[in-house]
Amino acid sequence: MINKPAKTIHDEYWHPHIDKETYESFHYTSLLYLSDYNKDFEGGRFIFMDKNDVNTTIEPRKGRVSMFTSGSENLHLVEKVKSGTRYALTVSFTCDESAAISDLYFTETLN
Ligand SMILES: O=C(O)CCC(=O)C(=O)O
Ligand SMILES: [Fe+2]
Repeated sequence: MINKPAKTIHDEYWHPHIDKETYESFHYTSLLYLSDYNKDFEGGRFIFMDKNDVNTTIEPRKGRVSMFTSGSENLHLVEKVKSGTRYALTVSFTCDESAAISDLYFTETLN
């Protein structure tokens, strides 16, 4: 794993964004957290920017999974990490067959 400075606006995770605008094929975004907020790192909470100005905050914790639709209904940002190292694994799901990764098992078994 590498730690490099952000090159594009999309690498700058602390801006409010919509995943589907960044990655067109995304329909569902899931996140698996691999480190603990306030133990392994400071800052780095995930924040949904709710329309009524009441934000919803997720504190990353090892093994915690978050899943949400990737459209404008789920505008979000991640606070800048102030110290330590934060690990999160993004797993996306698509309903677009042309963007899907082929699954050899299903391809061979069902066809
Ligand atoms: O690491 C996270 O909690 C979310 C990152 C994110 O919003 C993204 O990669 O689009
Ligand atoms: Fe995102």
